[in-house]
Amino acid sequence: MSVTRIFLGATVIAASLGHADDAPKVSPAATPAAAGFVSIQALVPDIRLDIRYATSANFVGARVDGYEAPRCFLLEPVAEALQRVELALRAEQFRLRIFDCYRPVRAVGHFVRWAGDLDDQRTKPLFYPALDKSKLLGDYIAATSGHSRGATIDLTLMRCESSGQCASLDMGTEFDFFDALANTESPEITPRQRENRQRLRAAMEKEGFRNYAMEWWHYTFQPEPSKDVAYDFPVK
Ligand SMILES: C[C@@H](N)C(=O)N[C@H](C)C(=O)O
Ligand SMILES: [Zn+2]
Repeated sequence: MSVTRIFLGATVIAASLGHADDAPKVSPAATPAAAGFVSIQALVPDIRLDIRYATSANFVGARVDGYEAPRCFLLEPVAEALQRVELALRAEQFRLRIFDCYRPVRAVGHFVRWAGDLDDQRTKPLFYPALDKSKLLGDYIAATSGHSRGATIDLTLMRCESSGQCASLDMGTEFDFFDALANTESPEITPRQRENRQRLRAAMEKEGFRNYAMEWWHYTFQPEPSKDVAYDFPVK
């Protein structure tokens, strides 16, 4: 079933997230199929997934609400574009390593609650050593995230040997390191790290993904197929 037909058939309800004038409509779809999403593994069974929010190895320090399994769902045309990126990279001995895809609205709510709890500083040394926690919401963690609209992905690149062994490229920071060093064009990174970020950006742009300048790992497919509707079905 096409995404357009699903939207026409779906009733959408307003959610009170973010600012009143940009509150997203949240689809009542309860499953990926009902929302027009597919698992990237249906298109590329052996793609490398490292879905951090389904584990406690993330900036919250706990499994995030709405992530019941380490899976990657995207709107179908977005997943197809990502499949093309992966296949082109494989021809050059590179592969993607995916950290996050569709993010349920309830997961974003968990991030917002965590960001507001300034007493909890447990993950500061690893994820935001130089930033005050009160500054994370906005530039580094969105209160209304594009991830919930099914066209945004967090990912990096790996270089692979003919043996099949792959190693992540040095991007200058780890995923979700909230710091100016993570800004894609940071002047503080080495030439090799810049080259690695550019390689990822070139591969993604070729298939219609645009980088978010604050975070080298964050890409959104353009034009967004579901620009005005967010989703909240669980990842499982
Ligand atoms: C939290 C981080 N991985 C991310 O995706 N940040 C952007 C700004 C977002 O939350 O949409
Ligand atoms: Zn992201």
